[in-house]
Amino acid sequence: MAAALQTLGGGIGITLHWIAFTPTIEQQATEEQKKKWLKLAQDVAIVGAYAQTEMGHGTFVRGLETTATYDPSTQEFVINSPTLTSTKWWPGGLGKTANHATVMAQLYTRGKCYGPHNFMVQIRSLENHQPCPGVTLGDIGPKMESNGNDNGFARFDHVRIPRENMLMKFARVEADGTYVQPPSSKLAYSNMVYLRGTFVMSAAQALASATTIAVRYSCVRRQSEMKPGEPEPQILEYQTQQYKLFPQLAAAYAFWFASWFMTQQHGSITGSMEKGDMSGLAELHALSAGLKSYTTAVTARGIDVCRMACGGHGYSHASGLPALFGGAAALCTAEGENTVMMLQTARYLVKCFAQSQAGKRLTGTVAYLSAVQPSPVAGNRNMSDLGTLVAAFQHRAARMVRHAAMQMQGEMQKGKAREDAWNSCSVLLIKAAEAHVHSFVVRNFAETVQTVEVDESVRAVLTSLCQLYSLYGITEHAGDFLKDGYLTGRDIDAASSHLSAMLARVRPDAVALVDAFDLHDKILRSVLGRYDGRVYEHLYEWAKKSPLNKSEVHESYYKYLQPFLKSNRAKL
Ligand SMILES: CCCCCCCC(=O)SCCNC(=O)CCNC(=O)[C@H](O)C(C)(C)COP(=O)(O)OP(=O)(O)OC[C@H]1O[C@@H](n2cnc3c(N)ncnc32)[C@H](O)[C@@H]1OP(=O)(O)O
Ligand SMILES: Cc1cc2nc3c(=O)[nH]c(=O)nc-3n(C[C@H](O)[C@H](O)[C@H](O)COP(=O)(O)OP(=O)(O)OC[C@H]3O[C@@H](n4cnc5c(N)ncnc54)[C@H](O)[C@@H]3O)c2cc1C
Repeated sequence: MAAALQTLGGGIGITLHWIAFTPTIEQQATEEQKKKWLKLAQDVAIVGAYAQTEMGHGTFVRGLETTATYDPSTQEFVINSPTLTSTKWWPGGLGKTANHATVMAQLYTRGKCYGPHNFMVQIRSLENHQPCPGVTLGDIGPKMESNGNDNGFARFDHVRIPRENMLMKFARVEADGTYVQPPSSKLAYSNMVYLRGTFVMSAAQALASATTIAVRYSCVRRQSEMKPGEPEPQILEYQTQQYKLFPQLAAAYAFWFASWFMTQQHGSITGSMEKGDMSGLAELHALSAGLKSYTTAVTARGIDVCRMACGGHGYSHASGLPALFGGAAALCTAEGENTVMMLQTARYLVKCFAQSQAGKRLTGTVAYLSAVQPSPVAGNRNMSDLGTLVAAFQHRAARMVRHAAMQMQGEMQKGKAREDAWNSCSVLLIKAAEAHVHSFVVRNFAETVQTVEVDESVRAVLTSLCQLYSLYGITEHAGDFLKDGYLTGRDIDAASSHLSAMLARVRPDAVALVDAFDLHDKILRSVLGRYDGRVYEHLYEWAKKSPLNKSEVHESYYKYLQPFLKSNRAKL
């Protein structure tokens, strides 16, 4: 994956070929079609883009405007961009690299629209890489980050493709134009569910990189006086520095373990779906959407905390942290914008809550919703016990889901349409969904550290990290836990003091915990996070290579500064 994520050099990128285009063939093509395209894609004999988003629509897939109209007389689909806003816009590699694309388009046959489906379209000649007839291509221009990737645009002017180019594993169009329904209309979205699931690991790796850089640098950097007359301490000795970095380090481990669960879930549920059992699809969608949204948002914020914790050098590209932040920020938007994804999880939670109200026993990641008692039983809780911490997060989530759902029911009882009631409660719904995902991450972290096969001394460190992650979450969101008296002010104070103790306990293992990510300097691409810790020498070498240092007096002096200085001096 890391190799695949490397671009082939400035201006072109085949990241999306690997993480979106090829998996789409794997998941949406028939066996026949796989024989035709899968090996070509796996051997990079063709290079593809996943062309779904348009200038006017990214989130609302059902609103996409590109059309694929079936012509039974020639047994072809006609791919067309009817409006400016239907221009495909953003797909990675679409601008200059890809010669094929899976194009998501509204399928029309016999005058009826059957919604968005995927079509294989060749967009450039395999001989000279020129755009195919009827296809207009280009790059969308510089972006916040990842400018090595040619995110592009594409327009189709009645481009004809054979009927067999519709990816027909789930839905089909027969030669005479008959549309054959898929087992679920959402199966056309299955590759997005898969990719969202992989974003959880992308987030974990990005946060692992940032914490590796910041923790190592915090052991190299010495600054200020902790005690008069004593040598300047490593900045990692400051509790504030530990409070900035160790919760991010704990989150990196938490998300790493959550991605293990996500991968296992995706495998088992898609395995059942292959046998026709669709029952797990809704839970898989809700979990992947919520985890993608939660982990990428926490990661982007966490990387910026790491950047700030490295002071001025953190702001330099030498640190590698601005690029990491830019990449993580993209993950918050791509593959399902975070707000919209968390609302999808909220939609599933409201549905499950209603089922549990009707007496259904819930299972899977929402089982706790029916188990948690509405009336809290306050009392002295052992805030260093993982079971207590997990229960607190589940109670918080169950209370917030119940509150949001009841609020919505109340709005509808006042006569509001369901959609209006939904919109007027959507902030509550988002917070409830975030609490649900947070409780899943905590529970999964706790279960993993208790069951993973490691040396007991390692388990002890991981347990401290899990306690630190949970206690940080409780103190950061104290109001949610206090609201119904489930936790008391004393519990929160106990949580804060345990958290301070955990910071001190994790400190001796901090470098070992980041080294355990085993991120090579070539992957980290950071002078501050170098394994050998020789930051200052390499910072100087890095700076000397700046293009501005190619000449002692830059040409801009002669062009702009010298005449400007001269004219100002002449006025004295
Ligand atoms: C930085 C590197 C970047 C690399 C990669 C980037 C690649 C990309 O960005 S590719 C493009 C990604 N684009 C997206 O992810 C688009 C996001 N939007 C969507 O997925 C959909 O439009 C979505 C889910 C928001 C709404 O879908 P829509 O069809 O309108 O469904 P909606 O009306 O909300 O819900 C209807 C039902 O479908 C279900 N559903 C929706 N999506 C799915 C799904 N994927 N799987 C299963 N069920 C689903 C809902 O849960 C709901 O079920 P129920 O009725 O039981 O409650
Ligand atoms: C780096 C990068 C790479 C990408 N690569 C690809 C690719 O390879 N292929 C591809 O097809 N696409 C790609 N995309 C596009 C990406 O998938 C879309 O940008 C993303 O799905 C968001 O859609 P949008 O841009 O239309 O945002 P919008 O949905 O327009 O979001 C704008 C705002 O509207 C809000 N909003 C929208 N709908 C709702 C709602 N129902 N309820 C509440 N709020 C709402 C959002 O929360 C957000 O705040 C890429 C994007 C980026 C940044």
